[in-house]
Amino acid sequence: MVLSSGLPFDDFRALLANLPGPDDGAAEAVRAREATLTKPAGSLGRLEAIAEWLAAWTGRPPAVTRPLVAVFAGNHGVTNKGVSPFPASVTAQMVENFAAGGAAINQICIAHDLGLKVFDMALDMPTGDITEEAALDERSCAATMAFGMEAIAGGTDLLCIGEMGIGNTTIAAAICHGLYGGEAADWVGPGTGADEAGVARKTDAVARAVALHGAHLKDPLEVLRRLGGREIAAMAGAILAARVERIPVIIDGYVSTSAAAVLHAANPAALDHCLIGHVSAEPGHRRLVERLGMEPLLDLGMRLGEGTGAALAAGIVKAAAQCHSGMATFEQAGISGKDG
Ligand SMILES: Cc1cc2ncn([C@H]3O[C@H](COP(=O)(O)O)[C@@H](O)[C@H]3O)c2cc1C
Ligand SMILES: O=C(O)c1cccnc1
Repeated sequence: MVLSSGLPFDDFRALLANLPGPDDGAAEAVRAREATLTKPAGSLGRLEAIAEWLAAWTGRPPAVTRPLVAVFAGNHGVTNKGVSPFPASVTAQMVENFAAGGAAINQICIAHDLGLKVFDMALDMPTGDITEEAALDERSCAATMAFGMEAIAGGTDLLCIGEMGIGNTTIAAAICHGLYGGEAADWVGPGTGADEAGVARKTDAVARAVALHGAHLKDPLEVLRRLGGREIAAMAGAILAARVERIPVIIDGYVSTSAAAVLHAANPAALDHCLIGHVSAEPGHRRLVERLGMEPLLDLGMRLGEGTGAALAAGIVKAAAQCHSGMATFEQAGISGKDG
């Protein structure tokens, strides 16, 4: 994307107001073929809906040949407020662990045959502490979104969104509280394992951040730049670019869904090309997916991030495409239909 000479967010506002819709013809072709496959009608349940969704958002028959997990990593100034049991240095250490193949996401990618790319977003430059200032200025936020857009360009036909960033469950909670209101406590949970005092510090940080920025939070992109972070902005950009490039997306847990929620607040149709891979055990996530009106594929008590829930769900999406494209029809297999 070439940035125009206007305000940095102008291009994103224009893009969000003019999102491409689904390919109804491709979806209809899936429904027609589905009815001919060697199984009772509807017996593959949600897999059938997933096959149709893949076609609608790619404009092609369902196929997943280059699935990719993109993990964006960023650091957060709010970690100074004691919001995570782990030190911020763990973000960079985990990025090294990803590169060495030692993380959970590496193993799920091996198990499900998914590509993995990790993007280190200026880890030595934590964003502003959201309880005291905006996380990012408009120019850096827009540039980071543009980076996220470029990161996935042309490289995949199924994008799983992941993140790494110590302190970012506080950031996710602040974004949700900023977008949806309620009480700060509604959106805060233990994250990596905060104890009661840690959860109280997180709740206080979220309440203070939203109070500080409150006058500006009607605009979802302002919520993103003031309360978000680099990995959050990059994930929002990647999800948006995928829509434009006709790449279906699987969102992961609380943190990646908070980035998606910003787009949804700007345009309620913005996540129609996305599935939510799983519902995380972080309590705010269930509340958030309900607000979005979306139905996560899996509920396994996971609360890790890194794209792990999305990557697990990618196995299901791959299977849905394979069933649709590979199964024989009743006619091909010489199997009698329902009425003989
Ligand atoms: C070793 C380790 C690996 C991780 N992988 C993902 N996260 C997850 O935990 C962090 C958010 O939780 P909080 O807000 O409590 O800091 C993020 O980095 C997220 O991706 C991890 C966290 C740790 C400690
Ligand atoms: O659901 C998530 O995304 C999550 C939960 C805990 C820690 N990190 C991420």
